[in-house]
Amino acid sequence: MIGLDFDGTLAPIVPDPADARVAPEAAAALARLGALVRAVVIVTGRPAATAVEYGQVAGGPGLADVPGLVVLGQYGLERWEAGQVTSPPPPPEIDRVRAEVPALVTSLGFAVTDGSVPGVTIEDKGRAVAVHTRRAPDPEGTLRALREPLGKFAAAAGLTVEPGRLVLELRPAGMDKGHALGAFLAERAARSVLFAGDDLGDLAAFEAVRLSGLPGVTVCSASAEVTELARRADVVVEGPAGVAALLTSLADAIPPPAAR
Ligand SMILES: O=P(O)(O)OC[C@H]1O[C@H](O[C@H]2O[C@H](CO)[C@@H](O)[C@H](O)[C@H]2O)[C@H](O)[C@@H](O)[C@@H]1O
Repeated sequence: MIGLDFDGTLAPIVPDPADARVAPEAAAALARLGALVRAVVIVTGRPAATAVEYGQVAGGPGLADVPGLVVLGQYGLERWEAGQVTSPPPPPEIDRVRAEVPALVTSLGFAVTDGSVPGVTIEDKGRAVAVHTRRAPDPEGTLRALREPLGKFAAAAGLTVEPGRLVLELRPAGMDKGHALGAFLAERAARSVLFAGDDLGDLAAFEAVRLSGLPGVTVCSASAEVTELARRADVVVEGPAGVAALLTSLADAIPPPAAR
């Protein structure tokens, strides 16, 4: 079974989250792998349908063309399969904090913008609110300054903060990529697993690979922004281009079912 993160693993990191797109080489390799392995699953912080939408490729196979693809979105709360999304009702806590987050960020001395001018940007994901600092004048410093107050604010609202690449996401607790991947491995009676990711949220999936007891490989899509993953991975490749090359090599190496 092959499991993959989306941003920073299948899609190169870009300043505006709405501009992220899957690397065409990765989508083409996955379209082949879907017919060669038991399952291909994407486990992402994105809404599941967004990952599929941003996985479209003009003139070539996109994620929706990967045979049997499952996308576990919002850290496992949502599931996209065969064009249908299933998900629990939206958490009421998010409705409450959505309106208050911009005012909190502003009260801490940081401008909230729509991205057209430098500042903190806010991504409303329906089931989570992501506070991005990539387009702030001091991305790292802003992230550091926001971490504690946003953490307290989230805790008071009954939410958790998921730290990522220049982002702090307020989201419901109780689900993570490890739970999501572990349950999927069991559901599909996986016999082996490879999981590739780039960010701190992917460490839980790495742990799920180890806890599964299956023959497994963890792959780090390396970046200068997150160095911890490389230390915890079995294999390190250079960002989404490296992941695409690895997936292509796998598709080349795995014999078709009829030849086994
Ligand atoms: O689990 P993932 O698939 O890695 O998604 C995690 C979050 O990724 C997105 O943010 C990151 O990518 C953006 C686009 O390259 C980048 O601008 C941002 O700085 C990164 O943090 C996405 O916007 C979030 O909703 C995802 O949860």
